Amino acid sequence: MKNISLNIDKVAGFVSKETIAAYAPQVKACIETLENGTGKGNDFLGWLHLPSSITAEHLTDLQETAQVLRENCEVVIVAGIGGSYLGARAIIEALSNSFQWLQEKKNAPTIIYAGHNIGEDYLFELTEFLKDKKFGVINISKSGTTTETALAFRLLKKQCEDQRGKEMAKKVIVAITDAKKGAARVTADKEGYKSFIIPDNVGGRFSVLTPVGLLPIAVAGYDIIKLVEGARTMEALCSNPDTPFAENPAAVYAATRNALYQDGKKIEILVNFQPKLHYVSEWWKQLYGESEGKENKGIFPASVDFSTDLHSMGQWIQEGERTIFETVISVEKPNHKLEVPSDEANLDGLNFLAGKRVDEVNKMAELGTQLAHVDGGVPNMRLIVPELNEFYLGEIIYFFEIGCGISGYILGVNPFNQPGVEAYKKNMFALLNKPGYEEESKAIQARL
Ligand SMILES: O=P(O)(O)OC[C@H]1O[C@H](O)[C@H](O)[C@@H](O)[C@@H]1O
Repeated sequence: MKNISLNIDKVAGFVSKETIAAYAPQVKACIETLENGTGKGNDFLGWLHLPSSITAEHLTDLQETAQVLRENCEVVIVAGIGGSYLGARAIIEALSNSFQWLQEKKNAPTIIYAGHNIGEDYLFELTEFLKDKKFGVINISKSGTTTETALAFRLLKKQCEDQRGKEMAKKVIVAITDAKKGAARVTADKEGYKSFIIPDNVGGRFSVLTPVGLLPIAVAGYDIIKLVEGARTMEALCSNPDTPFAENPAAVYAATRNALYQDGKKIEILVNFQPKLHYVSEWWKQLYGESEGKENKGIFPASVDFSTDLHSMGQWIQEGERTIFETVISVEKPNHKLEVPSDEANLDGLNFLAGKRVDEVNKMAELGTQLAHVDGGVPNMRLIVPELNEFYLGEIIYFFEIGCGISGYILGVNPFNQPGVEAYKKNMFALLNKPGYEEESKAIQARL
């Protein structure tokens, strides 16, 4: 069976293969540091061997819980923010029919996301939509205290209980949170919800292979066993310090992006040519942004969906400031076949494409873009994915996770904390006069 692979040929004109290969000893040392747990943030390494440590019983428990939600709900709300929703959304959207929620016949509950914003209209419209729906909620928060998620859950819990009764609500509300602390844990225990634990040593952005991602993915009807299998395959290959550098795609990825960063490429753009991958990019942005953006350092992770954004951001990428590089997620084989029809009148002049698959056109757009961008001064890496299924998405998850751990250690930061995220929260609580923030409230009012 093929695996995902990384092609860095189109980086060679910017940093040489030798420069990248010279990172090999450092990369090996970083993998050993991860493996031995001797580096910064070593209390958050639970993700490193997570795939191989997931038991069959755990997966069965998740599938059985998913089944309860599938049988009792038309709609399931995944309430969470950041690492507590992006991984699930990335995988579900990558695997779903693009028009899933418009389908009349459904084989799984419609998944809707909440708790990731504080938009009053969003929440109002959601509660309106749910009024005549049999819905359930997966309430996900590692800390159990995140304002956005707690606020949405307060609304959804009440509505679910009012609409479906306390007993049914108990059945269709599931909590995924810390083992002991946080409001989500207190509520789950008090109300008797089924709950799953987010291990202490797995940070939010590395948690997609815990129940945080696995339960919503199973509810949506996707094969979590295959997903974990894919991640295990990459774990075996990429977390082993003895895998030769050139055969470890995560090692090569981490080395290449750091070599480019040293060469002045401060922005990495994750590119896809399949709109279903939009949320894979969103997940990736949190993974790399929160892990590396600290101590006034770090590559800025950006993303585009091509060819859509070639008609908006394409100009900037082709001719703007030369501080960017691209990493393209290139899916080799689409899951469906669609040919361009021939047309006798040929008014649109597209008969030269007649009989070709739409994907052939897409692939030429991809190749043409790569060549144009490289010509324009944009180094280009390609992560080649044989097809979009659970197995390869599992490989992608682990590849990017360990690539991030290695890359953060090369950069010299702690890739597993996110101290900067607290600054806005502190100000918001002070402005809202949250109990316990009296001093901060006074200080912030004086600044306004
Ligand atoms: O799971 P939670 O504790 O609710 O956290 C959700 C998210 O928000 C935090 O502020 C962090 O910046 C993220 O790393 C985290 O994934």
